Amino acid sequence: MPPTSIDGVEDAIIERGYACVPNFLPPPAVEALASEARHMWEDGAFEFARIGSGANRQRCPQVRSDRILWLDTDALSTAQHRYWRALDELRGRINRATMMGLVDWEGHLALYPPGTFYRRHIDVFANAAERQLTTILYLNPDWQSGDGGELRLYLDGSNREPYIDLEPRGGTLVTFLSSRFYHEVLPAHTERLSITGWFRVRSTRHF
Ligand SMILES: O=C(O)CCC(=O)C(=O)O
Ligand SMILES: [Fe+2]
Repeated sequence: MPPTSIDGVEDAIIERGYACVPNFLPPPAVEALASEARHMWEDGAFEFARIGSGANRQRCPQVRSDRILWLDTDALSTAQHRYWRALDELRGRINRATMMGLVDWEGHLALYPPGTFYRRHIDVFANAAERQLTTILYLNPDWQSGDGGELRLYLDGSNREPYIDLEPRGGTLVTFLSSRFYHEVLPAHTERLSITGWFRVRSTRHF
């Protein structure tokens, strides 16, 4: 897949539903996010990721074995805030081009220790569709082929071929329509860091 420049993101979303933008943030900004995240990891701030929503949330290590730390968007660090500002600009750009009505963003740090993965899934919960657009920023400046942890994106709305494998290289942003694409994180062979999040619309929850 050809990488998209930041100026081409809206068109890529409209035309194919996803975009992969290398160098969304410059290396020093990525380094700052990564080193902060590692400190928080060492402080034990991450938790085992769970799946499902509400009362159904549970740990399910055969499905996903990463560790996460939710970001409090009212108390971001300087480095996190810089990323948040870049996302907010992206949100405005996408709203103007698509009328998606994205109002806010929620997200978490994710750390995949060696051997961990996230099996094939779709990001939108059955009873709530606030999550419209998934965003993932990778924080692995030294990622090389053989390190594993590629994001496999299934392209035709099913969970079979065709798919593309996207490399989790530091500074790359991947974004896609949350309800359209099955995807999975292939087993990481070295520690893999990222910030996963979702642009949301106003609540559409139904009971
Ligand atoms: O880190 C990635 O590449 C994808 C993570 C993901 O699919 C998720 O957290 O829902
Ligand atoms: Fe996902």
